[in-house]
Amino acid sequence: MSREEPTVPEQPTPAEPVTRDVPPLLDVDGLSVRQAGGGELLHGVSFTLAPGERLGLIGESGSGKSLTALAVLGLLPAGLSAHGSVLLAGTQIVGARDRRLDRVRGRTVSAVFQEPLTALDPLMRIGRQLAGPIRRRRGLRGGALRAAVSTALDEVRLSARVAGAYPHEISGGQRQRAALAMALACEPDLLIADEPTTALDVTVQAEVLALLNGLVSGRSMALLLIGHDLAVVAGVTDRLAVLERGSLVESGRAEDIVRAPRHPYTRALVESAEAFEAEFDRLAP
Ligand SMILES: Nc1ncnc2c1ncn2[C@@H]1O[C@H](COP(=O)(O)OP(=O)(O)OP(=O)(O)O)[C@@H](O)[C@H]1O
Repeated sequence: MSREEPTVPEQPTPAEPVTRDVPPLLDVDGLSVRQAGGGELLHGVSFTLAPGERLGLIGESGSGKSLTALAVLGLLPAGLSAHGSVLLAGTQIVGARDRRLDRVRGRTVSAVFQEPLTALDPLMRIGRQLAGPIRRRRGLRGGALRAAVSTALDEVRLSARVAGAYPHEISGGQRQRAALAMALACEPDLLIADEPTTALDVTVQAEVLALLNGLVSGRSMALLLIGHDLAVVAGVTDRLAVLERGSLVESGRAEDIVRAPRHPYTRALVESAEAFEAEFDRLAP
């Protein structure tokens, strides 16, 4: 939804961020993503995120959630270009060169993705991988660095033994915890989590999500949580933004959207989440 031209005219102004008097940490304004051939995949998306706020970005597969995240990180794949404005802690990401992006990534913002192996080096033990960002961010060495690695593992409920393991030697849930520890080791102001639990077993999903929730709120870190499951995302976020085929169709307080969705697409997402819950209750012993 562009600020000049709301897609849903009857909709009231979307809920304001929780914190009104501080500038947004992330200000996405009229963000479009285009293919080299000219086709547009994301159409003028706008939203803001205040420091410490949690925003859920939801929508079906292919609605543009990951492209939004990648554009915010300045990580769009070759052949795709971003247009509009993405201000992250005052730095313009659209059109920025790598040097400027390097200053922002891993300091202001870091990310976890659906597949933790993308973030982990298969040839390096977990402890060494974790030590890299901690050393860079906090300047620790030797025993102090080893202690900080242990603490970082402990925070994501991994035993110190995991430090000596290679990524293929631990489970998918443990790998996602390790990837989360790496993202948090940078002490970013904003964590972007793109479907962080989708590839995990249902029971492990709940554990990792609860962990993510606790760690983000404990650090007053802002969170952009991307997912297709409205019930899951709404449970962890203050506000929701709903994407449909590359356009933002609704945004507001998570509880308001779940209770009274305005846009037909959002209504369908809420109804399908409710139908799933009802089926789950019916099947549960
Ligand atoms: N590199 C690319 N080149 C061309 N089209 C792309 C590229 N990456 C994504 N797309 C297209 O852009 C649209 C949005 O993709 P995106 O990955 O953002 O969706 P998504 O909402 O994250 O979906 P999912 O939940 O399946 O990850 C889709 O139609 C997808 O096919």
